[in-house]
Amino acid sequence: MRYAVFVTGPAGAGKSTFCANAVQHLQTLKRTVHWVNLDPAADPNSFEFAPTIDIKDLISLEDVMSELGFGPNGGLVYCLEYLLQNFEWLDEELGEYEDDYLIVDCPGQIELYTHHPILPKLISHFQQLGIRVSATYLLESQFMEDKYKYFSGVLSAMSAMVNLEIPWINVMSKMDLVSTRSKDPVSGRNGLRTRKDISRYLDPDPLLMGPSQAEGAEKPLNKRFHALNQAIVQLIEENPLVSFLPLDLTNTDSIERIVSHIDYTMQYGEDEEPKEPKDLDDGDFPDPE
Ligand SMILES: Nc1nc2c(ncn2[C@@H]2O[C@H](COP(=O)(O)OP(=O)(O)OP(=O)(O)O)[C@@H](O)[C@H]2O)c(=O)[nH]1
Repeated sequence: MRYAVFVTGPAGAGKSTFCANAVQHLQTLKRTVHWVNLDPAADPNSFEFAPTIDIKDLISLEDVMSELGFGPNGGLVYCLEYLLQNFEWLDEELGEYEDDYLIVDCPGQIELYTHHPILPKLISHFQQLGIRVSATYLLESQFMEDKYKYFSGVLSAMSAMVNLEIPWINVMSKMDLVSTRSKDPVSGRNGLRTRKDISRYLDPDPLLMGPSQAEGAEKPLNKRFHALNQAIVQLIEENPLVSFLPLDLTNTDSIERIVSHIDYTMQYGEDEEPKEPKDLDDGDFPDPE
């Protein structure tokens, strides 16, 4: 069985950094793991090590922009559509290994996850190749600094989950930066956030949408804005699809925890049966002295 984790999320969420850390962690677990770069705009100098499979070997955003005159967003869509038309390249790159774990680093354009058909088509191709898939959606902890930005992040995660319809986890990345933040936007308190403050963001508390102490609870909201907030609160309450696992790369237990959640969503290793002695080749045993 082969496995592929699509690492998704907005630009700068920490996807490539997470991929590099996940690859290193899986290597320490002695898994055969490959990093697949699907971002045709990725700067090779920013990679900690070279990806095994790189869309830039097929097509790069730079070439599309200079040769076809596309802008960055149109060019990115063109590159990914080109990939869809050249699955034979991808199939050859993916090879036919049996126990591989692919970490697929996706581009940061949010529209790819929320409504574009490109990623669902690509994922469906992986599934047709017999690869078990899941997705990880990263939102950076900076989103917790502004509650409206945070809820737009929650809604985009929800929309991506609905668009892709595959096993999924959400991750709040860059948690190492949280303790250095000076102010909680909800309580208005200065100083470090408490664990309770943070947990309201990891498991979205719809009440965060209400006016904060800092704003003054008595401050009247614009009526239409208030109605929209209420509708969003209701949507999140009635569809509690999104919760976030915290990722702090300064803590090795944190990446281990995320990887074990990904394993769980893909049921990693469930089909592998323990080898009976009769199944082992002679070569599996050391020669008797
Ligand atoms: N403090 C901190 N910085 C991080 C972490 N992860 C990534 N960064 C930084 O955030 C920036 C963006 O990280 P990337 O891994 O390139 O993010 P990305 O989501 O792949 O970015 P795009 O490919 O542009 O969408 C870089 O400067 C990283 O060094 C983290 O866990 N903690």
